[in-house]
Amino acid sequence: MLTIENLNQFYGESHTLWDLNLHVEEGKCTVLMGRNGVGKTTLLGCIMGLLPIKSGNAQFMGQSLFDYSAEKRASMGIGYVPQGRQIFPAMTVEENLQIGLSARKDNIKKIPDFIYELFPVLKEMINRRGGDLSGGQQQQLAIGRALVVDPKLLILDEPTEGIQPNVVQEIGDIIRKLNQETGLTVLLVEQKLPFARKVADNFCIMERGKRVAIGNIDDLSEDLIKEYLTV
Ligand SMILES: Nc1ncnc2c1ncn2[C@@H]1O[C@H](COP(=O)(O)OP(=O)(O)OP(=O)(O)O)[C@@H](O)[C@H]1O
Repeated sequence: MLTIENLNQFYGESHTLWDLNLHVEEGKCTVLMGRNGVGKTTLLGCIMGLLPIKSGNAQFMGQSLFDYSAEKRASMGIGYVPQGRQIFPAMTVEENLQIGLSARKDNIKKIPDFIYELFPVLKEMINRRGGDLSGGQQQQLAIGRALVVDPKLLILDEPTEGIQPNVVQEIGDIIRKLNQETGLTVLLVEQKLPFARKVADNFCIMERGKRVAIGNIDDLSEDLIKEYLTV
């Protein structure tokens, strides 16, 4: 579904992503792992068109992704839940969700019912300000906003960061459900190993801007964990 080849990215003089390759298989959940600062968020920023790249190719559903603007990439069917959620605190839950609607190709102005079925708490809090929600509720709002576009690929950057354990479990269940029951392809950055093992089919590990290991999540060995993931 998404294939990235030989991606190079710089922040000024600083070479951050090095000839990076990534393959996200259709219908699967792929987890991108690696210690802090290895370039995971930067890679997602390049995929979403939020960061300029130096060189590389990306194919998304048969189209050359890097030729399109960030807005166009969203409407091509990529939903993005950024690190830190980035919801609008002064806007209501409903207004936050409506922002996602602007990227839809079909001009639908109503928030699809399945969003509220998936996240009943958003329905309960529809008129509350985003800033009044708990961290877990804000995360659900950020995922809901990304789903409003009806994406084919959902990208999440550390969805469990700073969230209470019971809500982490709930978010894991929702990602798994979306992936397995609706066939939504998922790419997620995650540091928590148990969570990654629970939701993902495949892993990709990065180290200093390079891809160092890929495989089936069941084959994520203690050696790899020790070498690339433990702090
Ligand atoms: N806007 C920026 N300008 C300059 N350097 C940056 C910028 N953003 C990130 N970096 C640097 O690029 C490298 C990769 O950062 P990135 O945030 O992509 O890593 P990460 O793997 O997502 O880390 P984390 O798990 O902490 O989010 C780091 O060395 C970081 O300091």
